[in-house]
Amino acid sequence: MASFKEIISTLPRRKGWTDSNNDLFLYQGFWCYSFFIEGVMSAQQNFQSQPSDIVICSAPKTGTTWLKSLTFAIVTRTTFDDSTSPLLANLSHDCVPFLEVDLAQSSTNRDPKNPLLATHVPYSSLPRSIIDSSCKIVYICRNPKDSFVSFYHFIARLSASKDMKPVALEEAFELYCQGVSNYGPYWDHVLGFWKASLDRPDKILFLKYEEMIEDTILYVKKLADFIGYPFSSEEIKKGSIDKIVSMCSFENLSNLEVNKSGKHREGTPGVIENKIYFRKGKVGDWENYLTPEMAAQLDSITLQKLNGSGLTL
Ligand SMILES: Nc1ncnc2c1ncn2[C@@H]1O[C@H](COP(=O)(O)OS(=O)(=O)O)[C@@H](OP(=O)(O)O)[C@H]1O
Repeated sequence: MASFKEIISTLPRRKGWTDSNNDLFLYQGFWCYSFFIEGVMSAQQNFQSQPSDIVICSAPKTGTTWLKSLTFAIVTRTTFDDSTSPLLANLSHDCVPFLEVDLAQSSTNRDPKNPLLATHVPYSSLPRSIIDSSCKIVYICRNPKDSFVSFYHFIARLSASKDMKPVALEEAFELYCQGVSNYGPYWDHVLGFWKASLDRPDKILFLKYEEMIEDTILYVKKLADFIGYPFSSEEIKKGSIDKIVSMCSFENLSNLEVNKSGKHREGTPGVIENKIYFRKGKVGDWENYLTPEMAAQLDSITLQKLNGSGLTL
């Protein structure tokens, strides 16, 4: 049987967002770096979901780090509080295993007390057992203009720490518009989960970054209800939701020592500084980077792609 590497070498490929030899490959309709595709293939073969699992799904740069923190804080709130939480000493990516990296080989090396896992895999490529089991999926999406700008800065900051050069913003923008971004096309990613959430509202909670920024308390409550960890009225009276919201706020997390000077290993290409997961955490920062023409181009792609879906971004 052909190895994963052999299969990947036959896939369509495009230059990635840096000058280094790091192509994106088209696997099952989405673009991805080869390291992650190997993990996805392996997880598709090996991963066995449990009914108690809570799977945090997202395209990159849409609020994953934040959603992982909030969900972890909700699930662990009877064990830890806002002065003892592991989130104060660890990046949330190190509190929630990443399917295509940490769980790709086997689903048995999990902490039985932690029902959370996360993935960037599109809905249609998730391991079958995640779709078929009664586990819950929580998905977050974000406006494509902010998501692109966030992505570009992440690659630029990652490149700076690794002696690579990012492509120019205009070139990355063209690739993004063509759908060529890690786990892209972005719109297909969002639509996959959107349609599935309409078909299976009890299984998939569909969240928007902008709405969560607008009313975080409301969405933390909804999230807790959905994943089966509802806040009691006693907890609400004691301000438990507010404490989680402020512990997981951009201001708090980005100022923790671990997130200012710590490092995190996402597998490839090696160590990543935690601080690059925190940039501004704002809605509408695209205005500072995109020309009106670029913004109009992305808006028009978004309108066209989402046409008839009932979803707006
Ligand atoms: N706590 C909190 N609250 C609000 N926003 C936050 C938070 N933590 C990270 N961020 C912002 O999320 C953006 C990074 O996206 P992801 O976390 O999805 O990145 S990743 O896919 O996990 O690599 C990136 O957005 P930009 O600032 O626009 O680049 C981060 O700053």
